[in-house]
Order: sequence, then structure tokens, then C-alpha cells
Amino acid sequence: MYKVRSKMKAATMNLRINVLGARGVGKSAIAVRYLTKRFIGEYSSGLDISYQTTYTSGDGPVKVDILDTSCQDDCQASCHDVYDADAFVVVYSVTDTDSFAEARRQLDNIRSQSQACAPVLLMGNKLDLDHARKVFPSEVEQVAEENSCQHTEVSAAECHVLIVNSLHSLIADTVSALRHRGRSVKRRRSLFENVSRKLGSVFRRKSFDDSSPTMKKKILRFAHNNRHSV
Ligand SMILES: Nc1nc2c(ncn2[C@@H]2O[C@H](COP(=O)(O)OP(=O)(O)OP(=O)(O)O)[C@@H](O)[C@H]2O)c(=O)[nH]1
Repeated sequence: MYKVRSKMKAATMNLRINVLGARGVGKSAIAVRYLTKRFIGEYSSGLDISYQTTYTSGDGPVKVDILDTSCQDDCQASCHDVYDADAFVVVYSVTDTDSFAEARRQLDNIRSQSQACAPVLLMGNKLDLDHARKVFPSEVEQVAEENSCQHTEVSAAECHVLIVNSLHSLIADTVSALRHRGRSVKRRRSLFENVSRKLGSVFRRKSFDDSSPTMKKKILRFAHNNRHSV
């Protein structure tokens, strides 16, 4: 009897996450924080940038394309491409009610497009400016519930931990949703942009440990409420 060795590799899954939201809410800051753990303060505006990273799930590697959309608000609302993704991060600023209204419009658009069931993370940014908060948790919870999406609040300026945990949770949900729907392999055009190598020399490292005591408290409270580990 001969032993037959299978050389078949587990299929690699590709998925795309689009980051949407009003201008200046911190979409680029969040994407760059997730990919490099760093915050540089100023980011190029007016261009869609696609980044690629690999997430390791229990069933093997998952190639993740993150599209940081940067078109005008009215363009985002009408541009079909921005809704062509497996999952979405919809960003608003906790200090800006207009940006939250724009986030609601984006959620409506996502839910009325072909990706109506795609996992969505509603992300309030600029939590370090909590003293100037204009968007309150009760209304966010209601909108998140109406749209069946996860929600969290972060500060791209202060800490990467919640951003990383929230995005990993979104990716894990997306992988299991796609596997449930029986999609093992999906190929998408991807543009690789190694932001770490390109911008690494000008980044200033800032982590949870560097955060102020007040910020640490806020982060721990949100981590507890959202069941993340810091
Ligand atoms: N205080 C504070 N400022 C932030 C934070 N995140 C981003 N910013 C600032 O907000 C401004 C806009 O950030 P971007 O990441 O360029 O925002 P964007 O949504 O990508 O902007 P567009 O590409 O023009 O749509 C920059 O000056 C950032 O430094 C944050 O968590 N806290």
C-alpha cells in the first residue's frame, strides 16, 4: 500500500474593505494606524489609496485590501465603486454632527446596494477630543442597531490598539460570512502600497503606553464596553 501525500495548499482568501466617511474625519489616519501602528498628523487628500496586508485566520492567511477613499462627499455618495467591497468601515468624528449625518447616509447607501449584508464597522474617531464631543453614544448605538453593524470609538492620534482590534474583529466576521456563503477564493485587483517603508522615517511612534492617563482611562472603558483587549 502506498502513502499518497496531498500537496494541495489551502486556498488563500482575498477580501476588500472600503473606508468611507466625510472629509477630514481621519480615514487615512485610521488606515495608516492599522497598517503601521503610527500617526503622522497630515495625510495626502484627494486620492483613493489601496493598501494590502495579510491577516492570519485559523484557516490560513487572508489577503486584505483596504481602500482609503478620498473623493468628495457628494462623489462618495454617487460613486458605485466605493460600495464594491466585502466589508466597510464608516468613519465619523465624535466632534462633528455633520460627519455623523454623512456616516448615516453612507450606511443607507451600503444597505441599499448589492452588498446589503456586508459586515460594517461604524467608527467614531477623534476620541481624544472628547471634551468637544457632539455625537453621543445613545444615538450611535441606535444607528448601529438599525443597520446591524458593529460600532466603536477610537483616537487615531492617541492609540492604535482599539483600531487594530476592531479591524481584526471586522475581518474575522467577514471571513466567516464569506466562508458561510461558500466563497473560498476571490480575486480582486489589488494595489500594494507599503506605507511603512515609504513613510517609516517620518513617523513618530505613539502607543497606548504613551497615552495620557485620561486617554488611557477612556481607552480602557471603551475596550471594556466593546470587549476588546488592550
Ligand atoms: N485630534 C485628532 N485629530 C485627528 C485624528 N485622526 C486624524 N486627525 C486629524 O484630522 C485631519 C484629517 O485626517 P485625515 O486622515 O487626512 O482625514 P481623511 O478622512 O482621510 O480626510 P480626506 O482624505 O480629506 O477625506 C488631519 O489633520 C489629522 O491629523 C484623531 O484621532 N484625533
